[in-house]
Amino acid sequence: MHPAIHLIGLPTDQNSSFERGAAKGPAVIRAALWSDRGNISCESGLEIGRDIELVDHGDLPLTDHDCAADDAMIADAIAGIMAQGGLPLALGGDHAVTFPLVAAVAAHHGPLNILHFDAHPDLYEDFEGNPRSHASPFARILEGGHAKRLVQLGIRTLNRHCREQAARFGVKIIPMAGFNPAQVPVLDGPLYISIDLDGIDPSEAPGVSHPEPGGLTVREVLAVLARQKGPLVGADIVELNPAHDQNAVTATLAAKLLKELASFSQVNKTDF
Ligand SMILES: NC(=[NH2+])NCCC[C@H](N)C(=O)O
Ligand SMILES: [Mn+2]
Ligand SMILES: [Mn+2]
Repeated sequence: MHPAIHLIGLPTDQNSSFERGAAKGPAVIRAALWSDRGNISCESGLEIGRDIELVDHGDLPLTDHDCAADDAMIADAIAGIMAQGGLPLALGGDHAVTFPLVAAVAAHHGPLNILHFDAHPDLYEDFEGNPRSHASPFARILEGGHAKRLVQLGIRTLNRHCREQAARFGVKIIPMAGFNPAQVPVLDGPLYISIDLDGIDPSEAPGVSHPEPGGLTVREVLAVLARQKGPLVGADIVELNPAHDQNAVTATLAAKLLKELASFSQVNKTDF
């Protein structure tokens, strides 16, 4: 039996650096998902609702100023989804949400294989004095023992500190120079996928707070996803900033990735 996809919105950008705006992401991603401009089919031909069960929990009533309280609320919500045998698919919000998300999924499945798409490694010990910064979630995840393996791709802003952090934690970073989807390891389960939309090139994903030229194409992201073995036990799509979007193309991309993650979780995957 394939798991139902449990959608949950996390409208928070309290841990964003440089600028806020990602808290508005969940609402516009849902609007794009159900817009008549498109339809609800995946590239596999599966359709959300007809072939793939989708349970939408709406947005969590996060405080967006009390990080500890919000982390606890996220942990409780994910534990509830896991208890039902569901597959949590979270909509950010900034990337700080991935720490409590991964910790809650790992509490159920044990340490995870994580595939992380991003322009940024998000491995800072702390950023601007904030250890829960959206630039630090993977340092917290690795310190907490929640990952068996972390593979990062799309990374193109790696500074000395984050290179040292990656070496410290044994993170595999696939270089963007000469990138080919076949270079990305095939991960088995329990697999968690985290997509920061700024990992995709700004020409295809302008609606982000930290656009970085020279990113992944959408087609490359889908090619990497198709190669993965799984099973998928959780995922998130984060860092959409609607203030910078153009014709809702980034929101539409987030909705497309939501559908393709849902499809991936159902197609020829062993139960988890
Ligand atoms: N995950 C992020 N968006 N990090 C924000 C970038 C932090 C800092 N400006 C850098 O380029 O390293
Ligand atoms: Mn990023
Ligand atoms: Mn990120």
